[in-house]
Amino acid sequence: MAIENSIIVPAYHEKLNIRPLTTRVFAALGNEDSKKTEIIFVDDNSKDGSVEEVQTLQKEGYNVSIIVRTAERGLSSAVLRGFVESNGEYLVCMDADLQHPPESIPDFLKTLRNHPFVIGTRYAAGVGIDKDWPLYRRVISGGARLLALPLTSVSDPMSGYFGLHKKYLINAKQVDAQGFKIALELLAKLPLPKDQTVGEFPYSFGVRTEGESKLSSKVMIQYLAQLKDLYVYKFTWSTIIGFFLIFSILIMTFILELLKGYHASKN
Ligand SMILES: Nc1nc2c(ncn2[C@@H]2O[C@H](COP(=O)(O)OP(=O)(O)O[C@H]3O[C@H](CO)[C@@H](O)[C@H](O)[C@@H]3O)[C@@H](O)[C@H]2O)c(=O)[nH]1
Ligand SMILES: [Mg+2]
Repeated sequence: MAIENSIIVPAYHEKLNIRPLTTRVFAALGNEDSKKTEIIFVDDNSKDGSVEEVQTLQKEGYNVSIIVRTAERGLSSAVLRGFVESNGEYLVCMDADLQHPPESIPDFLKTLRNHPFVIGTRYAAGVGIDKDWPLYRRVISGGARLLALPLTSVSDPMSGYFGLHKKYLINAKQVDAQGFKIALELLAKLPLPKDQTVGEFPYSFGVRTEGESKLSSKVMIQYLAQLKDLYVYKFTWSTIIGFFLIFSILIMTFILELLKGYHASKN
C-alpha cells in the first residue's frame, strides 16, 4: 500500500523515547492506517543507541526509519531534511519526547486532509500545558508568542507540532533553517492557498519524562534573528519601526503600572 502520511521526528539524544513514540503512534492508527504511514526520525549523530533502537523496531515490522546527519545540526534543518526524504503527501512534524501526544495522530491526520497547513495549538478550550511545565518556560514561550503576533494569526506559532501538504513545500528554498521555529518560518513564507484556512488542532502539551530539553540561550538568540528576518521579509522598514514604537510604549506602560502598584503598596 502506498505511503500517504509521513511523520517526521527531529531527535537528538532521544533513544529512550523512540520506542514508546513509535509503538504508541502505530497503535493509535490501527492496522489499515498504519500501512499508509511512515515515521522518520532525523537524528544528529547522537550515538546513543537510537539507530539500533530503530533497527529493532524495523525487525518487529514497524515502518520506521532514521536519518543520521553528521555534517549538520539543528531542529529546523532536521525537520526540513525529513520532509525532503518523506514518501507521503501529508507531512507531520512532532517531537520525539512525547510532549506531543502520540494518540492524537489519527485526528491530526484527519484535520490535515481539510487544510493545507495545520498547527497544533495549546491555546484552545479544553486543552493546555501540563502544570509541571516550568514557569520560566511559560514566560519565554509567552514572550516569543507575543513577538510573533505581527507575523501570523495562528494561536500557537511556537508549536513544534504541525503538518502540511508536501506540494506546498515547492518554494522551500527561501526557508531559513536556523533555530527551533520552523512552523512559524513556513507559515510566513510558504505559498499557501489564500482561499483555504490554516487549521488549528488543539492538544495538551505534556512534560518530558526521558532526556533533556535542547532549548538553550543560543536557540533564543536564533529566534530573535529569525524574527528580524521575517519582519523584514513581510513588512517595510517604516512598519517595523511603527511596531517597535508601539511595543516600547506598551512595555513602558506596563513598567509604569508596576511601579505605581509598588508605590501604592508602600504608602
Ligand atoms: N535532529 C535534531 N533534533 C533536535 C535538535 N534540537 C532539538 N531536537 C529535537 O526536537 C524536539 C524538540 O526539542 P526539545 O528540546 O524537546 O524542545 P522543547 O524545549 O521541549 O521545545 C518544544 O516546545 C516548544 C514550544 O514551547 C516548541 O516550539 C519546540 O519546537 C519544541 O516542540 C525533540 O525531539 C528534540 O530531540 C537538534 O539539534 N537536532
Ligand atoms: Mg520537548
